[in-house]
Amino acid sequence: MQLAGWRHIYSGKVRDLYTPADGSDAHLLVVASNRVSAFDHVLEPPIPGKGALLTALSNWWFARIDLPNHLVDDRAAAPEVPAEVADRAMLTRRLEMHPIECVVRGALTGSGYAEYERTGAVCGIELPAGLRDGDLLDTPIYTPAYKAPLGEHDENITFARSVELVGEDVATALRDASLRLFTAARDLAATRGVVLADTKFEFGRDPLTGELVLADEVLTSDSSRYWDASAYHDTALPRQDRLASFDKQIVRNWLSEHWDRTGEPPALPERIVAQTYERYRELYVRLTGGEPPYAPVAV
Ligand SMILES: CCOC(=O)Cn1cc(-c2ncnc(N)c2C#N)cn1
Repeated sequence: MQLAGWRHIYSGKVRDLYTPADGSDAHLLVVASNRVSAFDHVLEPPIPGKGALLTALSNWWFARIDLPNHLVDDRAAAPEVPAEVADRAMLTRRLEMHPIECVVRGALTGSGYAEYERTGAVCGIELPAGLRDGDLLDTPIYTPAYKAPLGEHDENITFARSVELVGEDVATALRDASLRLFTAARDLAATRGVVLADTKFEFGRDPLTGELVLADEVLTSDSSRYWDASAYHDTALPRQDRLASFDKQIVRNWLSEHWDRTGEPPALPERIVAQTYERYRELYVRLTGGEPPYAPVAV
């Protein structure tokens, strides 16, 4: 997407990165698209309102986190944010990003559970035997990944490896901040009947001040797994309903019934698009207690 005053430099599955077109390098624009991905595929059509809702959720969490973050408050000194993306863009100060995906797990699932099944540990952290997919851990674990080149899968690493990559002081600061932030967010979500199962933070170094800065998106349902607490604790439910990700379960269930996982997935029907937006909206309302900034035309 062309944005006046900005040059597109990278597209992830669901977000796009821009640098100022004038060649200045103090800022970056992170734009959340309405794209939704599942089973490692970007799906069609986009979900109207998703980008704005997740940007608002990220901003809501940033405002409650007592760490410096990359959001730019003083917009006078920065290139203008184009109106067409204003509700789903983050104007940020450019950081020297640490190449570590700071993943914290309060429950064992996904790639963490797969590694546990193979080795009995995750990122070198030995876990008790007999854990099942989705089990809550007694205490959250920090399971970093090395940020692979853009677009490739990240590689789970041990804390010791993260020390080799970024040094003892930064590795320790990343781990301690990530565990502290996860625990606080998990406890807040629990009061809203939501299980925060895991999340991924990214940090960078401010080249001007040298301080550690929280970057990327925070605690959105793209960077985190959120489950409905009442479903999660209803052990009579089948696993896939207990561990249903708040936002993507409708899409995953529909794809499971309409796609054999070969080739490109079929386009989502309008009713699935509308139901999925409603799930994003329900998560936002549950967590924040407010309405999201955008409601697509009801279909
Ligand atoms: C497509 C989106 O990709 C990413 O968000 C990952 N990423 C973040 C940066 C970054 N780089 C310097 N300064 C920043 N403030 C940021 C941020 N956020 C680069 N890639």
